[in-house]
Amino acid sequence: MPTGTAPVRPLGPDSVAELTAAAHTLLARYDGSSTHPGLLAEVPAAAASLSDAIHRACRPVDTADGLFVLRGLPVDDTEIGPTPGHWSAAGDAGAVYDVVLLLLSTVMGTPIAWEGQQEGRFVHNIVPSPGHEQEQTGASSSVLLSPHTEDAFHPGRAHLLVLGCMRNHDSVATTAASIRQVELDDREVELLSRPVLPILPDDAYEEARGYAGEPPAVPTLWASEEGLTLRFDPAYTPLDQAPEDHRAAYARLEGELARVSVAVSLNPGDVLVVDNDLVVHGRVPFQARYDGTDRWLKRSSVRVGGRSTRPPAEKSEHGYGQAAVEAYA
Ligand SMILES: O=C(O)CCC(=O)C(=O)O
Ligand SMILES: [Fe+2]
Repeated sequence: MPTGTAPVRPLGPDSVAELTAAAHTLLARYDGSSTHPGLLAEVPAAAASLSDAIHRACRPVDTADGLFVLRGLPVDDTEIGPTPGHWSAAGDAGAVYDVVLLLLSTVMGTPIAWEGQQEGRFVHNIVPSPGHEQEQTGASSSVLLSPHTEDAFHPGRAHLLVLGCMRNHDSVATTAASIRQVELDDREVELLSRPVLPILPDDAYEEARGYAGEPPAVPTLWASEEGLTLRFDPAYTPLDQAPEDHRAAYARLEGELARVSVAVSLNPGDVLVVDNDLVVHGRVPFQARYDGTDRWLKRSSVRVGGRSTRPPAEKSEHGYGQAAVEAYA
């Protein structure tokens, strides 16, 4: 896997000062709590008043990489405190970065949350947790988190995934592979554009996994007006139910995604923005420390209005009874 030369969009000192000042101002008004509904309600106005430089840095992905890194935010390793041992223990740890992520996400679109995930928070904490080492979720560590579309099972999934790095002493890489860099022949694209297999809810959605409705078959690829897009999560796709030629095309896609995959090792302060319709992401295996110095990411999911990157048929999917909550709705 090549080490990525992800496009970097620097945030200059003025932009950094503006973002952190806006975040501090909001937090000061709401007891330092980044999850306060009052704070959330003020984010859109604060985001709108950020400078053109920040708005420009948050423009849509504009390369075939399907991602970019915003770089320049300072993180004081002491000030942020120890890495929580579990997302539920994070509380307001690193709250300034929660708000900065909300501001950036709101410049790019609308943050979404899931009632059943991390208590409905709009900014998740991604930390390795004891007992979860081998899961296919952000809490795992010792296994490869295989390439996936975020929340692939759901028609309301994010258009953008935003990962802000707080701490990463072992330079553990996030992986990313763009559909715009794979080479498939027309026949393979045609096969994978047919709705043949469902994508089942992942381990992070306990309730959805018990949903009684028939799982809808969905296409893996979609030739949108803007180019090819994908919806891909092999770990939750019952491939054995597909005909042989379909399985072969799927395997080709998997191989191509592995071939073009890059490893992006985030440094503290880096904010990785991944287009969830173009890029599948994952994470390499690592040894968790469980001593307060573990890798720690903040994550937000963003919807972007007016995009035509998904098949219209998605609108009639049941989403396994789950609904994403839009901030500012
Ligand atoms: O840990 C990472 O780098 C990515 C984890 C992940 O898949 C996610 O946060 O959605
Ligand atoms: Fe993910």
